[in-house]
Amino acid sequence: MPTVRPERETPAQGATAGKGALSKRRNIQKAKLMDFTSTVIIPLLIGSVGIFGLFGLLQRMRMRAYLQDAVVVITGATSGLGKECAKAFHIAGSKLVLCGRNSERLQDLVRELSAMTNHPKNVHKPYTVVFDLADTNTVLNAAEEILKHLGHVDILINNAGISYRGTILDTGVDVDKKVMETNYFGPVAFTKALLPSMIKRRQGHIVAISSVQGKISIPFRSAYAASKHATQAFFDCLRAEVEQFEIDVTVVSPGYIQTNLSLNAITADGSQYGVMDKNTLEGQTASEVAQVVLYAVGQKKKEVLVAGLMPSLAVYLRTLVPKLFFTFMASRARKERKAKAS
Ligand SMILES: NC(=O)C1=CN([C@@H]2O[C@H](COP(=O)(O)OP(=O)(O)OC[C@H]3O[C@@H](n4cnc5c(N)ncnc54)[C@H](OP(=O)(O)O)[C@@H]3O)[C@@H](O)[C@H]2O)C=CC1
Ligand SMILES: CCCCCCCCCCCCCCCC(=O)OCC(=O)COP(=O)(O)O
Repeated sequence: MPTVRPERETPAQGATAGKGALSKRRNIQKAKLMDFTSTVIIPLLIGSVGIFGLFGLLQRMRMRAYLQDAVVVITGATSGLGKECAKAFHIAGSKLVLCGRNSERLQDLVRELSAMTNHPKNVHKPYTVVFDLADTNTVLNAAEEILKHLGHVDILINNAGISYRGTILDTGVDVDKKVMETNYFGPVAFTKALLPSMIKRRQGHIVAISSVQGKISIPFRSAYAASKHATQAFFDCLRAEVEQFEIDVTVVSPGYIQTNLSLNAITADGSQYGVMDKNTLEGQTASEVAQVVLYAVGQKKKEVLVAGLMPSLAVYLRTLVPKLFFTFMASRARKERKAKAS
C-alpha cells in the first residue's frame, strides 16, 4: 500500500499560519474581554451607581424628615453664620427659635425669613428670645421660656460667639473672662438648662460651633482659642455622656468665614477691634458653612472640620509634628509684631 505523506509546510507558510493563529487567539481574547465587560463590569458599575444613588436618596429623605418641623434653637441668629443657619433650617421646614441680644434685629430676621419665597412655604413662624450669653441668669430664664413656649427642643445650635485680638501681656483677666463667658460658660449653661428635657424625651441634638482654633492655638488669640478649646473639650465629654440617652452631639470647627467676627472682636482693653480682617474677607461664605452645618446635623455627624487647606494642614501638623507647628507660630508672632511696629 502506498503511504500518504503529509506535505511539509514551507517556512513562509508556517509563519503565515502562526500569525493567523495568533490573531485568532487575540480575537478570541478580545471577544472574551468584551463579553466580561458587558456581562460583569457594566452591570456591576450600573448596580453600584444605583446603590449609591439609592443610598443618597434615602439619606436625603431621612435628613428631610429629621429637620422638618423640628424645634431648632439657634443662638447668635442676628448675624453671620447664625443668620445663614436660620435661613437654611427655615428652608428645611424647621420650627425656629432665634436667639440674640438685639430684639429689633431678630424681628428683622423673622420678616426676612417670612419673605423668602424660593422654597416650599415653612408654616412655622419663628419664635424669638432675647438674652445675653455672658449673663447666666438671662440664659437660664431664656431656656425656661423656650421650654414653656415650645414644650421641647429637638436641636440646639450653640453658635453665638465673639473673638479677640491682643497680647497676653497686655490683656486684663476681665477680657479673658468676657470671652470665656460668651463662648464657653454661656453655651454650657444654656445646654445644661435644656438637657434634662432632652434626656426625659430620650431625644435631642446639641451642636457647638467651635473653630479651627478649638484645635490649634495661634498668637494674639489666647482668650478666643482657649474658649474654643474648652468648647471642644466640653462637647466631646458631653457626647460620650449622653449617648446612653440617644442624644447626639455635633462639633463644627470652621476656618475663616466672611462675617462680622473680626469687626466685633474685643481687644486687650475690652474695646471693639472694629477691623474687617483680610483673612475673614477671604474666608468661606457664611451660607456655604451654614449648608455644612445643616448637612452635619441632618447626618448626625459627630464632628466636622470645615476649613481651607492651610488651616486644615495646621491641625494635622499640630498633632503629628508639634515642634514644627510651634516654630511656625513663633515666626507668625514675630512677623505680626514687626508689622504692627512699622
Ligand atoms: N467668622 C469666622 O471666621 C469664624 C467664626 N466662627 C464661629 O462662628 C460663630 C458665629 O460667629 P460669626 O457669625 O462669624 O460672627 P458674628 O459677629 O457675625 O456673629 C456673632 C453672633 O453672636 C452673637 N453674640 C455675641 N455675643 C453675644 C452674647 N454675649 N450673647 C448673645 N449673643 C451674642 C451676636 O449677636 P449680637 O447681634 O447681639 O452681637 C451675633 O449674632 C462664633 O461662635 C464664631 O466663633 C468659627 C470659625 C471662624
Ligand atoms: C507642611 C505644611 C505646613 C502647613 C501648615 C503651616 C501652618 C500654617 C498656619 C495656618 C494658621 C491657620 C489659622 C486658622 C485660624 C482660623 O481659621 O480660625 C478660624 C476663626 O475662628 C477665626 O477667628 P479670628 O477671630 O481669628 O478671625
